[in-house]
Amino acid sequence: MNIYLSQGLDPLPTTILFILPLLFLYAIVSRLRRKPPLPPGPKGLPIIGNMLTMDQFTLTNRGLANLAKKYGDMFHMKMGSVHMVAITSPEIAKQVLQVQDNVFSDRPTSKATRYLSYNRADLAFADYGPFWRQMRKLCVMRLFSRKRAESWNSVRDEVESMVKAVASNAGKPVNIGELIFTLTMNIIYRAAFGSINERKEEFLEIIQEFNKLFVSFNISDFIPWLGWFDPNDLNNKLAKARDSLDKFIDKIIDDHVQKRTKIDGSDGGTIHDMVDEMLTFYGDDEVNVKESDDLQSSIKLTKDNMKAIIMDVMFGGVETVASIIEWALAELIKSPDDLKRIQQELTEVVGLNRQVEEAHLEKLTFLKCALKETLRLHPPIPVTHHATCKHAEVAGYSIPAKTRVIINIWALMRDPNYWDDPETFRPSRFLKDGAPDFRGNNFEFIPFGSGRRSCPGMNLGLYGLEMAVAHLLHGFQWELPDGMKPSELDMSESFGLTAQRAIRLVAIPSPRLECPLA
Ligand code: HEM
Repeated sequence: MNIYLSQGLDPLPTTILFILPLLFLYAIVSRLRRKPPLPPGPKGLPIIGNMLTMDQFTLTNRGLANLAKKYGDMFHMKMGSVHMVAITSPEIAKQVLQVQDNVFSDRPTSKATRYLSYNRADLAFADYGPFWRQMRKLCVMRLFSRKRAESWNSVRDEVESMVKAVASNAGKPVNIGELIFTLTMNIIYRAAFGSINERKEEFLEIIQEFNKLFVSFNISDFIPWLGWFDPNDLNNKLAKARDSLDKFIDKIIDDHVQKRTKIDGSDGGTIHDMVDEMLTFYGDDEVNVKESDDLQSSIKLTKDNMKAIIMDVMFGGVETVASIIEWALAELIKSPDDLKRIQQELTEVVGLNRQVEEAHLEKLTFLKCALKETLRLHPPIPVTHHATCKHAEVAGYSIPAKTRVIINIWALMRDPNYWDDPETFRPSRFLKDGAPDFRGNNFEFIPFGSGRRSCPGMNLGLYGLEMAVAHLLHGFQWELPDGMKPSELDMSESFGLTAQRAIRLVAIPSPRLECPLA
């Protein structure tokens, strides 16, 4: 017999009374535990997501800034099965690069970057973790350190050679863009390999091919089950490119080993360049990295590691510095009053009877302001790419694990909430008390990034930038060719991974100093 009936109870209301609070509790708990929504963004199609609307322009700094106007400072897109989030405001950049940087410090990968970085055997493409930390220490404490005087010497020597080349072309149009690319290529080539040799051209070709392949579109990066589909013969091209690099660097490494052995008869000779430095960590087996501050005992590098790190140095250090030097000269030629003020400062600090030396740089306040303003308007890496290692929540939205996070540093350095008249080149804004600094704590001004993945080559890059611009402005007066007025100078930028000038800067130098330059 039914127990309720036997006790004279009405079964239904009692059951409801018992279950209802439980249901209510469950609803509250599950609501509390439910993940917030994804950030707003353009609606996509099944399987391909937003791929159809993403052309080459959309994923550039300007394309993403346009989308941000419609969808907000943090918006979401989907490329195949890959979540992508783009960030445009300093506040959200701070969340991602500082407050929650333990979650946002991985790097997204692609078939090309995995293959060309020897399966992420480097610093720039490695995920955040113990291996990355030791690579970072190796770069910061050894390869890019101020203590490696040879790298800084190569900046000075190569700037001097460039000044001589300009002086011997006085009165004629000089392609400044090409001149400066040669300068930064020579600086980094010498810092990495010790000397400029006849193989530089071969290396340049390899780098150019890598550059193309890094940005090549590959459908299986977004829809993995289409991995067999290779319409552009990418697999072949990747294998060829890596083979050329293998041949090139194997020979350089062998030459260095031989040279070191010749110098003192043992394998521990003098360290001249980055390859010598890395050879002190060389072990021919597996990559072997333990976490410790004693680098020498905790890192063993393979040849693949060394090759991948050399590519980081080349990609990190050549085009970035060349691009910002060229933009600085273009902005100053276009802004004659600022140029005059810098040259006046150079005359006072350095004098017209000698060239700039390292000790002068600290005193060149207005020149430094102009370089900061150039970094604000033309960051060489306009968007940086991070990835999440697990699910995160930012500004009330969900960011799934393995999301590609694009930080549009170009756009946030033009945010009108932080900058007066943000589109105008105005170096004097950095003279004001409390003007932001680029070391990574003012999120409206982060040309070198911020936090764990920020640029480890910043000091070397800044040294090259300051030395080159100071020498070119102190040594010469500059005029545009064919009677072009400064206001007519084309300032458009190319679309791509780096925000270079679309049209190379060409100008005519005339000597400014009383001492000989050539
Ligand atoms: C004006 C010059 C330079 C600028 C503006 C610049 C800017 C940057 C930026 C924005 C990042 C990415 C930060 C992020 O992902 O959040 C970066 C990373 C990096 N840069 Fe630079 N850079 C410059 C020069 C250099 C130089 C000279 C080198 C090496 C010789 C270098 C090597 C690297 C490397 C290896 C990384 C990857 C770091 C990592 O993933 O942990 N950079 N740089």
